[in-house]
Amino acid sequence: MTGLRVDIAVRRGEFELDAGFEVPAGGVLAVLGPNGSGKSTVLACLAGLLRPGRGEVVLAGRRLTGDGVHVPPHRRRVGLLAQDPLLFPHLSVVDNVAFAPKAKGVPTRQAREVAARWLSEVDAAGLADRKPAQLSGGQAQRVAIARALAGEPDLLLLDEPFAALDVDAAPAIRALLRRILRDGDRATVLVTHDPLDALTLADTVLVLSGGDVVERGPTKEVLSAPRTAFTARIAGLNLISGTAVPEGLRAEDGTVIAGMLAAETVAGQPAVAVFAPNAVAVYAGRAHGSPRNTIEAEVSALEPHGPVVRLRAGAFTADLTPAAVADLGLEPGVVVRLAVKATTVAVHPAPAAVGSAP
Ligand SMILES: Nc1ncnc2c1ncn2[C@@H]1O[C@H](COP(=O)(O)OP(=O)(O)OP(=O)(O)O)[C@@H](O)[C@H]1O
Repeated sequence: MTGLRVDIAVRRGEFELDAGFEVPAGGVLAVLGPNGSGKSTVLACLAGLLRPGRGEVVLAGRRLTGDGVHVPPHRRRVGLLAQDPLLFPHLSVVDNVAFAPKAKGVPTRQAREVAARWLSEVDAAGLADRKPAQLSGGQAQRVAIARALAGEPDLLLLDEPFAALDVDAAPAIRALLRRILRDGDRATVLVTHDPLDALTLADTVLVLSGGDVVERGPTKEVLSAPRTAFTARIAGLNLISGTAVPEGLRAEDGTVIAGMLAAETVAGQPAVAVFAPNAVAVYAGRAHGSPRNTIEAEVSALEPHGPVVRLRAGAFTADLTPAAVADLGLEPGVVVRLAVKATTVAVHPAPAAVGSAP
């Protein structure tokens, strides 16, 4: 079989992880979960840094763990991209990237050619002769991506790849990964706290809680119909699926939601419009005509949410101040208009759904 098959149990002190999943070749699985739920433990088992007490890890038909086998990290054909780029400070950028093919025995000159190819793939060809200290955070992360891929891994592990980047650098790296992760037969496992990463990069998600798998399935399904409090919280986003159009998204019911098309969103292709509850303005009463980006819905619930009140109406959530709830006389059953500014709506390509793991 190609791709990755995992069924492992591991104990760390009081903590026990028990997880099974598959990632097909070319597929991307996002692993989500609260702090201490076992995400890093999963990555450590896949990377070969931790030996599970029971179970197996099979990658591209090779048994890495199980039946008395435990292949060491450097022979697994697994690439790791951590939060921090972790480049070798004394090596130039091109030699950092050439390190992986050289470690596999490729002669220096050819390894540099492979490195140059990957640097241009990540739009960093111009940085080849620099030292890591001369790179910005975003540039260093591009180089780290090239280095992780230059070893031609069968499995790429991404550990919160945007966490250490500033907000300006993250979108470009996200777009780069979107482009690169689909190529080839490599399987990818992404650990993230950010539902947007899962929505834009992963076909399927796995949610861990206390070492157990509590949800799994196609990303959009899991995040749009959360079954656990954690998933509901991380998915505390409004999400409308439909088809990308030049001005935003045409929802399945035909309504057009004006929004900002994220990089690589192609009109006519399946897409999702995502916006936060605090980007929604709520007005009492029914709409007159059909004003732009206004949706009419009946309030189904009002719940305290930190300092604000989270209103649920139809498929949407909005955050209001308690004073606004009182002013507008909001209560379950009341019909309201929800308006969302086009500049706060991000339209992303919908990840292609692959079948859920067993
Ligand atoms: N070396 C260790 N020895 C004993 N227990 C450990 C060790 N490393 C982690 N643990 C425990 O294993 C559990 C899972 O930790 P893990 O780091 O996998 O969680 P995580 O989901 O990655 O968390 P975070 O989001 O905070 O990184 C935690 O209860 C943690 O305390």
